[in-house]
Amino acid sequence: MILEIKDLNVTYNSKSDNPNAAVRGVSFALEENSFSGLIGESGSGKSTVIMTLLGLLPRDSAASGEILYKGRSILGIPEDKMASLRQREIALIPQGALNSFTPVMTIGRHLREVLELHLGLKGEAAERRITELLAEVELPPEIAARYPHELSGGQKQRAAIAIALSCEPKLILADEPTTALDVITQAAILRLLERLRREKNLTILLVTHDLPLAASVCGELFVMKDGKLIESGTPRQLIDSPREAHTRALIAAML
Ligand SMILES: Nc1ncnc2c1ncn2[C@@H]1O[C@H](COP(=O)(O)OP(=O)(O)OP(=O)(O)O)[C@@H](O)[C@H]1O
Repeated sequence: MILEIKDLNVTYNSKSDNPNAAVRGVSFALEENSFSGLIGESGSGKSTVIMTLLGLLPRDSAASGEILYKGRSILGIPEDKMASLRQREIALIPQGALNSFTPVMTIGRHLREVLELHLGLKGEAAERRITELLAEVELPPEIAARYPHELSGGQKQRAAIAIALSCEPKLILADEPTTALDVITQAAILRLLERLRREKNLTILLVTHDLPLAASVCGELFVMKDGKLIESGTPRQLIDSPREAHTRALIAAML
């Protein structure tokens, strides 16, 4: 297992009069090189799980339980250690990546800044790596000279994936990476992630409210509701014999 989450509890505003227990007793594990889906409606706690994994919870929140990355406990480790893990091991494709580019910076400059900041790459070496990264996400090298508004939604999402890949992570957390894209582009982005998983030996956790979408690419699905993990299994198991009414409702969207 590359990642094991055991009995995770996360509470926002933990010291206030109205704490919000956003994640309650969640346990699941990811096998190395797997493509899994964390599914649930809006507010079910999916983003909270991944923000906890990345050590990016707000200060006034409290988390308990255990998170093991490659067997090492990472919940609550010091920020400098977590920051290096975020750069080198676990990468996030953030929700709303399509809008996360600075409008006045070309895609090449975005990539250049990330490569210099995290890897100390500059000049020719950085330019070579940018061309390589763009090719990995099936974008032509000319894209580097373009501004975000000069890219289609699908191209922007590919550029966001290139940024996530820049430090050669092992685990990718993809938070709603295809929302706001048309279905054909959605499918192309998922195919790209799947190819990258195979070729680069990545582990991918797809976070989405869209069970049919996740079922089309994931080997295993974890279904959350109201902060709890209510069901897990292969897409076939969940579709053929869902145990929970909520899972059935999510599946109904497929028909
Ligand atoms: N920074 C925060 N401070 C306080 N409460 C928060 C914060 N972020 C999320 N919450 C609350 O935690 C609960 C879970 O939210 P979360 O964003 O994890 O759900 P989600 O399943 O990822 O939803 P979505 O698909 O809409 O992103 C919700 O009740 C939400 O209002």
